[in-house]
Amino acid sequence: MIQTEIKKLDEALNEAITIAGNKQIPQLFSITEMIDYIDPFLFFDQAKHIEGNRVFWASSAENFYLVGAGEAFDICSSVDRFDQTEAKFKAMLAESLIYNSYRVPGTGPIAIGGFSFDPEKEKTRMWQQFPASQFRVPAYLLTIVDGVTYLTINTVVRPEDHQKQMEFNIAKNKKMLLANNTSLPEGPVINSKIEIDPVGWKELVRRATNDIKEEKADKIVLAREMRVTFEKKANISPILSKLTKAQTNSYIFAFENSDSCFLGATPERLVRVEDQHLLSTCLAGTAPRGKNKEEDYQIGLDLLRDVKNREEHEFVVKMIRDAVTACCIDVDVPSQPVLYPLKNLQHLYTPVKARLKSEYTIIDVVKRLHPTPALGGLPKVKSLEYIRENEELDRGWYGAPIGWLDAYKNGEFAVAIRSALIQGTEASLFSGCGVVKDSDPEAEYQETNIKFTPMLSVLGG
Ligand SMILES: C=C(O[C@@H]1C=C(C(=O)O)C=C[C@H]1O)C(=O)O
Ligand SMILES: [Mg+2]
Repeated sequence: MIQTEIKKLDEALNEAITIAGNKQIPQLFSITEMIDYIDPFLFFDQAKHIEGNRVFWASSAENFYLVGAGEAFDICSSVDRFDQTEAKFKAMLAESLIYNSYRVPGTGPIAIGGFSFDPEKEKTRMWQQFPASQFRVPAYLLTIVDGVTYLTINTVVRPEDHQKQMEFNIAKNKKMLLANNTSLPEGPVINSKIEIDPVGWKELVRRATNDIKEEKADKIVLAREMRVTFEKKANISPILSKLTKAQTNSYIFAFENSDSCFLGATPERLVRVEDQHLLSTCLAGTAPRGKNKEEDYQIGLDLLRDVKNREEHEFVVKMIRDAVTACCIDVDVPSQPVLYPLKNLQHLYTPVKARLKSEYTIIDVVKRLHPTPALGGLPKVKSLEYIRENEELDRGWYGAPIGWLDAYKNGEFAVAIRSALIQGTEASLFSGCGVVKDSDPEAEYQETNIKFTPMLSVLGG
């Protein structure tokens, strides 16, 4: 049930407890209010004092933030994970009481979460806390959009709940989260850093190149890991703050599961849906930035003309075009890529626009797209198998969709690259690249090195 009139918390809670009592079924209660601006990084930092885990999502180009504290509802799935996520979210909404008169995308009972890259890959200890898919509806959700700040409170209401007790807890947590006389703690400092088997990885790139020449696949994306240690247990909030400032044109994300936090700053949108308007992104083909304007311009020009990078890119465009066409109308894909400049590197970029048919949702599109040839390869199944069998790394959530969806069929997913898994005084960083028939192992190795830099620099390395 979605209420559009503005109700006070006590009135709304009272109504929800009564309905839960009448139906004898717990209800997800969600109430959204407009509040004064609060710094999203301070909110995230204060959220460590609230029971449960934290989530963070920002689009640095659009000044859009979602920050979650604690969990009101958790949706985990292993088999059939895309359809299950959708079905469980829908079922949750069917037993929800939503008090949101704003209906702004990203407010109300949104689910934030992600998927693992390949649920069939053997899982290592590092990723133990991250299931094949996990979404959470934060208990407290800060949304900043178009300069307006909202706070949504989500909680499960049971027939036996005490209204006064709930109000008391909510007031206490709100006070903690919205305290604005605090400051961010220190960021981490790197002690040591090792690349995992760079020689073996280059050898694998060479092998993959040969296998592609023998037509076992057209493109295979291979990734590797760097491990770092810190002097002290790393604070997450200053890392997110630095990432957001440093990485323009990116999505900054964090998903915490007790002692582990997966975070990053990715330039790669997988799909956005707002009002059935769909945007997707083909991003593949990479070069460094120049030291000055002239050099930068020349490197960009060379990238646009480079046969190997254009091929890498074209595989992605073809696959995304086909996947989007299957569930959309008015599909618009430019015939030539343009440059997508980032702080440390630049990519070939082709934006995709379309209108999603009403019978499809954002999760249907994610299911069709993942993994695109930007992270898997082409053909899809063959390259996935190749990665599963040959890559040493357990990718976990790296390279997979991460994002959010709301009760109004809006949402956005990015591809979780330029990322790291932080676990106390240790972290693993991930970086990969598209291997095609003309790939040179040393050049691909250098490319993955530059892709580590955005993360490395904010980790104090
Ligand atoms: C795999 C990564 O990036 C992907 C690979 C790219 C490439 O090989 O040119 C470019 C952008 C991304 O689609 C990564 O950053 O880890
Ligand atoms: Mg590349």
